[in-house]
Amino acid sequence: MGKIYITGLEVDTLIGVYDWERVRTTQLLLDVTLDVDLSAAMQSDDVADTVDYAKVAECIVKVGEESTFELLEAFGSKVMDAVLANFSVASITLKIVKPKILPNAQTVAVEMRKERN
Ligand SMILES: Nc1nc2c(c(=O)[nH]1)N=C([C@H](O)[C@@H](O)CO)CN2
Repeated sequence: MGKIYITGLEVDTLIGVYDWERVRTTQLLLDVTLDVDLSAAMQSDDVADTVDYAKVAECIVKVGEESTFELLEAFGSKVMDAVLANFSVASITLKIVKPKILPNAQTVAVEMRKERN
């Protein structure tokens, strides 16, 4: 097993509980950690033998474009389901950062994890 990381992935999505958050998209920053078997690619030097992190990032950005959740938790669940459904990963840990949303904090964030059943 190994890990693949994507950090600070910029994802624009319609998200938020309040009316003022639902009139335009908000930029979220996502940190993604994937548990992946890297052994084949370590031998072959072929991207076809691993999880292509560019394709994972593309998949996550698309989920953001297509969703309209209120809570970071619900959005995160959809992102993790999409990654588990489309890529050969054993588990995913996802941290979602929402910058500049509280007047007295730089960021808020939630972190969650799902494993393949
Ligand atoms: N646990 C959470 N708490 C809150 C969320 C959230 O997504 N998860 N969202 C909000 C509002 O949308 C926030 O962006 C502005 O206060 C509040 N609390």
